[in-house]
Amino acid sequence: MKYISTRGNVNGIGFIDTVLMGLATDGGLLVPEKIPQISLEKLEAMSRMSYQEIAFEIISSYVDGEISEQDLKDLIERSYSTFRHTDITPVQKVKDNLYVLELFHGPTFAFKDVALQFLGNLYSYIAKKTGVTINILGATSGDTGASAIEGVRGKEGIRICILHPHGKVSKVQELQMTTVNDPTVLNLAIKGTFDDGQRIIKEIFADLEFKNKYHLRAINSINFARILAQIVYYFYAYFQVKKENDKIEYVNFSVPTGNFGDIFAGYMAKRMGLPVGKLIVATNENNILERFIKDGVYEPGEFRSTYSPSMDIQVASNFERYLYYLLDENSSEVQSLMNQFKTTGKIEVSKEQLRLVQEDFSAYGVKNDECLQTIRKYFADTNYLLDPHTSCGVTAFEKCSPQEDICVTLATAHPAKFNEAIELCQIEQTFPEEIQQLFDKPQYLEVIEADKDEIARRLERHFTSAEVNSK
Ligand SMILES: Cc1ncc(COP(=O)(O)O)c(C=O)c1O
Ligand SMILES: N[C@@H](CCOP(=O)(O)O)C(=O)O
Repeated sequence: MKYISTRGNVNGIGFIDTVLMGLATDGGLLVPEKIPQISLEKLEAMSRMSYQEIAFEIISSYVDGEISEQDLKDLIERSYSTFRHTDITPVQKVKDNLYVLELFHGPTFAFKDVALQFLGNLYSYIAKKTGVTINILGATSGDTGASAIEGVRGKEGIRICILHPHGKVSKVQELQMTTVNDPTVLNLAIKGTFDDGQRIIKEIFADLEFKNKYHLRAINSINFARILAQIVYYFYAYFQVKKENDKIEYVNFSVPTGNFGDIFAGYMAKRMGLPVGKLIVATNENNILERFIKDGVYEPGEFRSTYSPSMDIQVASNFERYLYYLLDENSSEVQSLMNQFKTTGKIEVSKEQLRLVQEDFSAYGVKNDECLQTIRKYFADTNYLLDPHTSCGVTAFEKCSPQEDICVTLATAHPAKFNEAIELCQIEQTFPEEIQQLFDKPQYLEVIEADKDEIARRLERHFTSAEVNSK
């Protein structure tokens, strides 16, 4: 299995180099040359496997022997031993045709842990095997940051810097990231939005001299390993639902969406042969992806702060990966559309391409008040407390999934992370102990302009020393 860039100028690199490269050196995103196919017999066999065994089957088909079977099994075991639920990502039936896939049983109570526990261990493994330096640079709208820090903290030879939008993450998300007192961890609170942070880290990664000098690595879904680990739970969820509904031919998935990473993993699962019906893109009021799926026009709108702040994203990183497949793996067309996006701020696909988009996806953009209404309604009717991101997923399920279909909504975070929204619903929740204890800790962060050069200068200091930051 080799990997190539969506923009065509990186070819034939293996899995470990793909993980280390993160953003492709031509500015594109790395994808496998061929998507591995799972036969019906294999699917049948996998339906009886544990989460970890399914993870091994999927991940090994992309690693393609670059990590020995035993080492990969150990990595997977270690990564999921930190989860609080034995099923890792359990599926709960909420009502007749709606299941919720709980992805929040990892250390930081968000779906990011599923991939970032694995990626943290993978980086540590690669560092030990090859001696390469791992200096991680990431941007977060709240969840990736905490999860990435948790995935690598205390691991030998790894440093990390996370950019988050100052004042635009929930209190618990901020505490999770900034209460880590460790000289190898740097939290930069930028005066701007997540999109500013993501743009700046992409610009820094694109400066190849700087990237190579400081051995910069990615933990965002820019890194294909993130997508890979997220494919696993689509399979696991399908098998759980199929056990209870043996006549079904497919399952729809409703996915709270921001950077298009999680739902892109679902698209990959479908392309691998998983019987997926519709992939429902659930956005909040930052609805660029909803508009694209309905009209075929990809164009950022005005930034809105919502009750689901982790999805307050205008420019969705993984859209480029999807575009690559939509354009029939034609990297020069991807390159020219991405250039066009850079200059005009807009991409428009043809009617025929839009038809293809709508074969796989439907979409709904959830308004702020609808998000709270759904939380209240499901709590009252089913006693299930949705976090505001999952609430967007459930609202989109109601709008887009036909009554006769079974739909799995991805529960991407625990409601305790977003108590601001839960309180507005007049619902009282008890915080898990791991979250409650954060409120007593001091915070370590630096507020900085959303300025690439200033941030790069700060990174130089962090990635060459181990100084402790203080508030
Ligand atoms: C809780 C939560 N839900 C949903 C999303 C959206 O996922 P993606 O960016 O992969 O589309 C995010 C962040 O990205 C998140 O943190
Ligand atoms: N919602 C994310 C945004 C970053 O997305 P990623 O999947 O590319 O890491 C977050 O919580 O940071």
